[in-house]
Amino acid sequence: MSVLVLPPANSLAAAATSPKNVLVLVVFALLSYAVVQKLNSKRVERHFAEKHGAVRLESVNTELFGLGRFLGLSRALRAHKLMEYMVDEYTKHGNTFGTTALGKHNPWTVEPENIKAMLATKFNDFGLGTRYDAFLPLLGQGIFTLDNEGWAHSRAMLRPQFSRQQVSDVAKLEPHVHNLMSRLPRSHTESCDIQELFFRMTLDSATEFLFGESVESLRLTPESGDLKTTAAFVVGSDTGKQGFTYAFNYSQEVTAFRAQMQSYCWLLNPKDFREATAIVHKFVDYYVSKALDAYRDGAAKIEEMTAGRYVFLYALVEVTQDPKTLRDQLLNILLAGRDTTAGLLGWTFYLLARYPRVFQKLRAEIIETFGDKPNSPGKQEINFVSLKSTAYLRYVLNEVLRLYPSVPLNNRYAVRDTVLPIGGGPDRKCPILIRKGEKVTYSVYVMHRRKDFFGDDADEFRPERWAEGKSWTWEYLPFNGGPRICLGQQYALTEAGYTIVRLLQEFDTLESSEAAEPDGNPLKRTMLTMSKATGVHVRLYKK
Ligand code: HEM
Repeated sequence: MSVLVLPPANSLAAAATSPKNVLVLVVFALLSYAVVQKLNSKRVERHFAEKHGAVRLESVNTELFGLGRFLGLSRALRAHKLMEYMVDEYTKHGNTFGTTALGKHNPWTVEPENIKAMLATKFNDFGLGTRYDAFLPLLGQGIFTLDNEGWAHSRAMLRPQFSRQQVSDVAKLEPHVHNLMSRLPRSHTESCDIQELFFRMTLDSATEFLFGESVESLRLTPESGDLKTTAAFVVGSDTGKQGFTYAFNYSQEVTAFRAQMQSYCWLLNPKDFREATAIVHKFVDYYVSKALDAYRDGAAKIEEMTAGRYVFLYALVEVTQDPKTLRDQLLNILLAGRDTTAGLLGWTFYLLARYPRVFQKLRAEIIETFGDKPNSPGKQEINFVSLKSTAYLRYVLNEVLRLYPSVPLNNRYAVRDTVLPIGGGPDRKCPILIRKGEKVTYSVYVMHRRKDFFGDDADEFRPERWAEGKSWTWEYLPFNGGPRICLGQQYALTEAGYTIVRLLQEFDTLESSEAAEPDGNPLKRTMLTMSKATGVHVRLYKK
């Protein structure tokens, strides 16, 4: 009979804590974890292959952690060539492919069927991922950043505020268009950056629509004071408006960088960003508390405060009286609606200046329909309905959003293991397996230029293609689709249409004052939205 002789307890403890043994244990634990993960992955892959015929996408890049690809993307972004980089990628690898970036598997797709699945038919399998954290300091909790019940509640609350009646009042746009016109040099020798003016105009009109009072940033000039000086910030005064204009632009810029850092966004939270968001919040809270006071005083006070106009905040205060909810939702809408519409207008004037034929055809239609000034006798009034039925104007807007969609690149994160319908296997027709936590990136910029959908001239600006009886559904997606489709689509198209009509009534000549790009591709600033990186410099005048 053998006798088990145990070593003394203190020598066992010493062995377990010796550095060499700890290292062995850690390596063993890590290896075991990796093996279990691998086995589990294989099991899931087998299950999805048997049940759905789904395959896993191989990564097109195999370097360690996908570092090379990450650096390539960052370089392209900094050089304002991200879109060209992506077009090249899709040309090389096909319409759906796998990538590795910073050690994570990240499928990319420009297949309408896959996008439709993420945004609509498999809506519940996908979420916004890190967007919430990136936007939290500025936007709090609102429609643009929440998922699940929080989003559904926001959407149900806000949707009625975007009915046709609310967004169709074009009269309130006229003062902002007027302010914009007063900033134009109106001469055949002087040019201006009209894109910059559109950014100001959309901030002015959006603040009026949302808060009932415009920040009138188009009136601000360097002489009105240093916008960065926040010491003089007094809400409700001109300095308050200036301070807000600067603080909102700045905090939005930092937020866009945070969004690009994804799960590392917490690393970017500098003091001046925190101060800027505090100013933005203080500014909005001022209007929120005015609206809440009016609500408590009753309907007559609200009528007095809004002068009978539709003001988003005063309508929303009837639905919720929680000041934080009101602030967050207003800021979510301001962020979603301002740069997108400015981008659309900027790209429209960029293209019209390069295509005199289109400019003249559009102007002829506008003068024929509306005359050469508002309320021209015998002509139509400029309103929601007449703008919508002005055919060539509609084609131009569709075509600008096709070539330069305001949101060119987007993504969704899988919240469970799931399947997208197409892109796998040797013929790229098999369903693909997407694992929980993976980010699927999709680019409507690239999809809108697919020749198999839009023809061999897909890269050309040709508004007439919209009159040729073809119809596109998930192939054309400037406003997204499915339950999260843009709420402000009609608002944006009305504002853009009205501004174009008024400017073309006023001016008969539009010229670009920049040299044409040698490769035909303007540099694009691609943050949350896409604008022209060097501005849109034009001469706009009457001969
Ligand atoms: C040309 C102008 C515009 C374009 C191209 C555009 C495009 C988009 C896109 C692509 C999304 C989806 C984002 C995502 O889910 O990842 C979106 C969402 C949204 N947009 Fe717009 N937008 C424009 C103007 C506006 C305006 C003017 C407003 C409001 C006044 C607005 C309000 C919203 C809101 C609230 C959402 C979030 C909807 C939700 O998640 O349920 N947008 N927009």
